Amino acid sequence: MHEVRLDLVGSLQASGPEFVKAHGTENDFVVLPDLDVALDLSPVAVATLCDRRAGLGADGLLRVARAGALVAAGVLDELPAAVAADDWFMDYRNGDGSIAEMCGNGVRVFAHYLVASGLVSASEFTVGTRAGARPVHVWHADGHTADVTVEMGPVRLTGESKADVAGRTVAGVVVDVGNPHLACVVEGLDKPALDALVLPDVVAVDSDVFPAGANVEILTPVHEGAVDMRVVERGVGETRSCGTGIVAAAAAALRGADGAAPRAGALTVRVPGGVVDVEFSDGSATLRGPSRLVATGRLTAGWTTS
Ligand SMILES: N[C@@H](CCC[C@H](N)C(=O)O)C(=O)O
Repeated sequence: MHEVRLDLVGSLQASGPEFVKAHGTENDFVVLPDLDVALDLSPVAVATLCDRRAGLGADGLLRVARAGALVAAGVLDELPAAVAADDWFMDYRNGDGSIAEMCGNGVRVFAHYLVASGLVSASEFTVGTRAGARPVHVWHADGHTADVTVEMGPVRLTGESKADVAGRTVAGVVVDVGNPHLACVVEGLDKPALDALVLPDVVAVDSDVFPAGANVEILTPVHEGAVDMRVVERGVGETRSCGTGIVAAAAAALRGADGAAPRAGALTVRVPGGVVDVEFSDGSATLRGPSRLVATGRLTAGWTTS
């Protein structure tokens, strides 16, 4: 009995990497600092860690490393547009282990982690993503909360498409925010009706329009400068918030008569996990909202298996 206990203590001491559990408007993430890019983030390992029963549970995973180190380790083929080798890079993975180009809530949480951990001491800096560089402004950050604005870059509205959601066919706008979205403004939909929708884990989208799949947002029309939105994320299922989806939804809700993204304008987007503000200027968007660091800990040495 005594020896078994000693073995257990020994094996916990030789345990695996540090993690932080965090969320942005309840879109939750496991943050894994991996400055030497030593971790093998296989899809199975990521999916296991993000599983809400077999793992820590999260919508996605954010590996923290410098962009140059990820290129040297072969995780990235090359530096994405406007990303410097020295920039901190958000290596984002969806909860099913797939890789996505961008995550708007993730960038806020990532910036918060960098400041709270002391890796960055400035309030303005650039976060690298697979969709390119995303400048951030950290208005406030402590060990638990932060308020962060992310420059989300150009938002492109490239057409229209449809999907079957909750027993009806909904029409939406095809939006590129670095990752693909179908943003559906449903005429006559109010918050109680939105809340009552039974959304599936996966929404089938037109594969000719979205060869790599899409995130699907369902939202009310604009009322008093705000909309209510729910989202089914590619590679995750329904989440309580999605930053890129919020920007896509705002672009669809505010689009001009020419069908293009708004050149200027602002919108508050309410999601099940909170409230986020979007502003358009010159066809590019900013996203401002909260981040919360919830817990820190260590994975066990066998964390990559269920
Ligand atoms: N939750 C994210 C989006 C994450 C990526 C998405 N599921 C995809 O596959 O494109 C956000 O806050 O933007």
